[in-house]
Amino acid sequence: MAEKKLSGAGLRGQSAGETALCTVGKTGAGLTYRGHDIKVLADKAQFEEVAYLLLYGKLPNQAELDAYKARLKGMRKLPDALKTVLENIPASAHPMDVMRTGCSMLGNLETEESFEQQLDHIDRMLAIFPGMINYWYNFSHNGVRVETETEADSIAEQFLWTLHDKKPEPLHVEVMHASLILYAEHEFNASTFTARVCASTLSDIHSCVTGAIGSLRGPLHGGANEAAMDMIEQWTTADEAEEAIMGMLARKDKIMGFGHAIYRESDPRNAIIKEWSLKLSEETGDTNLYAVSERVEAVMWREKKLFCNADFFHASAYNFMDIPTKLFTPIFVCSRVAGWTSHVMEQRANNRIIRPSADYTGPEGAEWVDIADRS
Ligand SMILES: CC(=O)SCCNC(=O)CCNC(=O)[C@H](O)C(C)(C)COP(=O)(O)OP(=O)(O)OC[C@H]1O[C@@H](n2cnc3c(N)ncnc32)[C@H](O)[C@@H]1OP(=O)(O)O
Ligand SMILES: O=C([O-])CC(=O)C(=O)O
Repeated sequence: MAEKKLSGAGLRGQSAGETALCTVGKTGAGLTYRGHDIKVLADKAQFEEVAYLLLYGKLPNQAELDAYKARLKGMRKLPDALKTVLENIPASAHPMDVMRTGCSMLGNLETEESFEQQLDHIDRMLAIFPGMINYWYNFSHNGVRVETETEADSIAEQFLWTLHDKKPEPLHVEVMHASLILYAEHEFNASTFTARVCASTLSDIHSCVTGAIGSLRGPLHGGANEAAMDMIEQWTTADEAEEAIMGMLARKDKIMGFGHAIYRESDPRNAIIKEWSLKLSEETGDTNLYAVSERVEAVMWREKKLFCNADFFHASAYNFMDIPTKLFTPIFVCSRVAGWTSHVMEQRANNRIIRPSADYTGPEGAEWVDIADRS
């Protein structure tokens, strides 16, 4: 993969620290977690293996994986006080705001008192987040108090099970494992950097994750998967999509799900989720959403040399699994919490408060004017 010229605003191209967790856009694999190629992980691993790799530093053996999954399974119960908070959030709220509030409330109920407890709190967040968002979703939208202590074998299955209140199809669970793995970690992206900045003040783990959720919410970052869905579902044929995209490009609109701050020619996660999207499209008998998505991809490359990032084909893939669009970005949270918290631990292990400088552009020597004399 060619190097992208990285300079200019947005701290682009400047190293803001060291990490042993991830490489993004390096020649060769393009994306690795602790040295493991994302393609291999997405093909062979379960999400829990990847979370363990990031958090505990190595791939688990079978006994370790079994024990880890059992531990997470035992941590799914929502505290009553959290349920009460969730039940008071209206259906009109954005689910990312629900995630933010839910995470923050958890921090009130189960406060991290010492960094020695960090892994317990991290595992708890991994275990509880899927049920937490779906408890709110089902209560606010359907009046149903969904059971979060399910028999689901994994976080992937738990998300779909608590959303639809039934055991999901094995194919969908497989897709969710791959999706959660693809989203788990991405070096110093905006939300992870938020978490690290917060961690650098020696703040608690729930504050770090709550801040990161807020950063991920925006459409230039994690929110792009639902923005992409809102866009592609408007079009019923590939030709219609092409015409609309040409118009958007002429108006210099941003096309959500395309481009990347670091990658230049492709995002290695795209080919993987695109393949799953195709499989799901065939499984569901879809005749337009996948074709529309492929055409948008082709037009964007032809016209602008812009490529799909991780978010674009996630939109159709999630849609094929009957996941409501507004829950797309919360799924990203359920996954990226592994990456964020690995970075928090890394920051804490070798900390100096993150405090860059700014180039001042304001006035010099401003004079005091008494309030009565101000215009
Ligand atoms: C999981 C993730 O978070 S992946 C990112 C998800 N975000 C999106 O999909 C939102 C759409 N994409 C974007 O807004 C951008 O590509 C970002 C935010 C991801 C990266 O931003 P930058 O690093 O500033 O982009 P970059 O420097 O490559 O932009 C180069 C040019 O391409 C344009 N461009 C970049 N992406 C897009 C896009 N999706 N649609 C239209 N034009 C674009 C830029 O406006 C810029 O044009 P200019 O030079 O005339 O100003
Ligand atoms: O790295 C970035 O800037 C955004 C991204 O793709 C991610 O966080 O997965």
